Amino acid sequence: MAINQTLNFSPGVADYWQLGKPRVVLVMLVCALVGMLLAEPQLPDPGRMIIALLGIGLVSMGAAAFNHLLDQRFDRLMARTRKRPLVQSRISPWQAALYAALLSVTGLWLLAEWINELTAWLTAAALLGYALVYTAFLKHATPQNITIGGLAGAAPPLLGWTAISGSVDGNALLLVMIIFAWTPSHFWALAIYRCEEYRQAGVPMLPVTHGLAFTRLQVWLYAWVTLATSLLPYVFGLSGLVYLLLISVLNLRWLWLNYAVYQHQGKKLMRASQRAFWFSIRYILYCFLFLLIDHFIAL
Ligand code: HEM
Ligand SMILES: CC(C)=CCC/C(C)=C/CC/C(C)=C/COP(=O)(O)OP(=O)(O)O
Repeated sequence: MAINQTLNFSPGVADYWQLGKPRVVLVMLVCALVGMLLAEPQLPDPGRMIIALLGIGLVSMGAAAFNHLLDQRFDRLMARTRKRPLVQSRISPWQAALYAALLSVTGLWLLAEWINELTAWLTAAALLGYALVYTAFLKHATPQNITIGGLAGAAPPLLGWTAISGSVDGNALLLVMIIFAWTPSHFWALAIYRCEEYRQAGVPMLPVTHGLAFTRLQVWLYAWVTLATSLLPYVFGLSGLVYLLLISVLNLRWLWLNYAVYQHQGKKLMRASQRAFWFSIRYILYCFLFLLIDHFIAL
């Protein structure tokens, strides 16, 4: 009876939607959109932007679904991920695999056919980087998993840029570097307050392997690396004084919250790391919004 029940998969739309990590992908699409809008002085063709966003979004959601598929046995062991559709047997592994493949292939086809081959190849590399290199290897092999794996998550502004310009530009790489530098503070803040879950699941995240004190220091140091990287668009002339002013104010809050992570221990540390994690998402969104505001003011 129990076996029949677990085999009787009847996923709803919400389950498939959840497999694609829609909120993470939405923020990535904002970053990709900013990459598109900064690629040229004039406004890009809206149709082209919509197809490119659709392509990048579908592949990103496909990558996220592969991540759910490959990580089921770890997701089962953590409170944060225990309710996921595959863990709860609302979706079968075959349904998830088919869905992930369908999204990825459709997205890549859209990019190759309607945008350009370069963007399709780079998006395919990000897909492999996240779904295979990060999820299947790095995540379970080394506490530096996210510093290396973060490159895939940092790709969207470059993908947006190449979708419009057709070539890799140094300025696009600056935008990639911002997300790349931001990822460790973003993730390790979460890893601090989820440390025990990662330990139980046997995932070698930094606070598990090197302890809370070392991770707190890394969060704080990477906050400074993020700050320095966030100034590069101004230093290299991609953005002007408006961006510099806005990002400086944001950086003050960023430093303050990450310093709290560095400074506190015990219950206060748990609260500080939660606040820093949720602020990190606003940080990356505002940073890209400021780049856009500056770009349009300068025109
Ligand atoms: C390898 C790189 C990354 C890792 C390891 C990582 C890790 C995580 C984790 C574990 C969560 C789940 C938090 C929870 O369930 O409570 C999360 C949430 C989130 N991340 Fe990241 N992240 C990475 C890169 C990114 C990137 C590049 C972006 C966007 C540009 C991003 C945006 C978000 C957002 C928006 C959420 C909130 C999702 C929600 O509320 O459902 N992350 N991240
Ligand atoms: C084409 C392209 C741009 C691909 C990138 C796709 C993508 C959705 C990256 C997300 C990064 C992320 C949330 C990592 C956390 O994974 P985790 O497995 O450590 O977190 P979890 O435990 O919540 O699953």
